[in-house]
Amino acid sequence: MPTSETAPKPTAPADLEIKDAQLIFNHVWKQLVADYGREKLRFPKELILLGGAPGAGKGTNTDFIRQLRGITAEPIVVSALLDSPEAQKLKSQGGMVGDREVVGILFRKLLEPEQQNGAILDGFPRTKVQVECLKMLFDKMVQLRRDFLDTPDAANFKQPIFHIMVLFVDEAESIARQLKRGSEVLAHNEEVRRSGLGELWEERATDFNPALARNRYKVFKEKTYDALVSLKEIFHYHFINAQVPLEMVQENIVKELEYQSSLELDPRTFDLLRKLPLASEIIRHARQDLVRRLDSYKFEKPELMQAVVTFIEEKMMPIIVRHAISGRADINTEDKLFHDPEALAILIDIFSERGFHAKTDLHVIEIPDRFDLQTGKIECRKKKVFRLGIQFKGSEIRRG
Ligand SMILES: Nc1ncnc2c1ncn2[C@@H]1O[C@H](COP(=O)(O)OP(=O)(O)O)[C@@H](O)[C@H]1O
Repeated sequence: MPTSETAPKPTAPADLEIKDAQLIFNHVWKQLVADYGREKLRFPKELILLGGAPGAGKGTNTDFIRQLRGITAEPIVVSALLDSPEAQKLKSQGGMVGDREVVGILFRKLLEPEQQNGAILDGFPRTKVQVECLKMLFDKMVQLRRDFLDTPDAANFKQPIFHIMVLFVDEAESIARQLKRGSEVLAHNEEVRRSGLGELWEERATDFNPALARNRYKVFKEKTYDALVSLKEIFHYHFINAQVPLEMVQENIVKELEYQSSLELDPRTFDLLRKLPLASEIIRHARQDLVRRLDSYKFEKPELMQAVVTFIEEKMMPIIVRHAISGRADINTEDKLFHDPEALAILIDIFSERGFHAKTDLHVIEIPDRFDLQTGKIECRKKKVFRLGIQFKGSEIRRG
């Protein structure tokens, strides 16, 4: 019988938050099932969670992202959702709009028919509990998909795709942009009041006061940012440098969404694959790497490099020039220079730098050398033949 009388381990705050999240989620989910019925719990097939520092350009870029993804629904701005009559009523009754209310109101919004082909969420998740609820929603959606897979309702339960997109700017830029927005809003509203035309824009206190703007950034960095990053391993995660001019920010967004748009992979499958570099990434660095390698050969192995250059110049170039029309020359050599594998690496890099594609292949031929009369055994010597294949864009000959 165990005699240990150790006190129960205190529950870490993180565990408590997860437990809380489970309670909150289960409560909300039960209510949804009761109100809608399971077969009507049709959430958007794609969910883009747009996060970012205040002033990073979330508002500025949402329409662009919607267009890019063919999302027709208006973005769901969570802070505005909490101004809804439902939430207002709660507040006026003295209730707090806590995680449970936020999650409940949001999930109901996501079930509206216009959100079906995709939704953009601005300002969610903000807290750890909301993060956990989001993960649980994803799991429930996967479960629903499985349950309805062989039913006539299958088309309503697609593989869910969640994207986390974080637009990032540093503190100074965030404050500057918040204040810039403040003065734009002020100018706009003055004009509306003067002319009586147009609608007034929201004037946020933080957009007029540098200390408040700084504080908003701090809250973002300490709370929201961590919440978003914690989802990095689970959902498609896009970190966008938004500190650059708008066209470049949008280029970054296109690039980030491009790859996955053609592949509707489960994020977990995607996570497994994402470790492998994309061809486009390799290309981006290839030129710099090549230059670095060539320079290091020149300084660290000057003789070897010189020997390879001389070989190319004297033995290979005359043949390559003769094949300028086809753009293809195959050259065999037994030169001992290439017994050093580094010489082959240098050769490939030199050709790449000069705009050729070079490949090498070692062919070992056994040549009978001696015949032992007593044993009858044939002794062979190995002959190494290096096959060097050079390809380049040949000259095009026009006929007729
Ligand atoms: N890439 C950018 N370069 C310069 N200014 C920008 C850029 N993106 C947005 N802005 C400006 O920054 C201010 C805040 O942008 P906004 O989209 O409202 O930010 P958020 O919604 O992320 O708080 C606006 O005045 C906007 O015109």
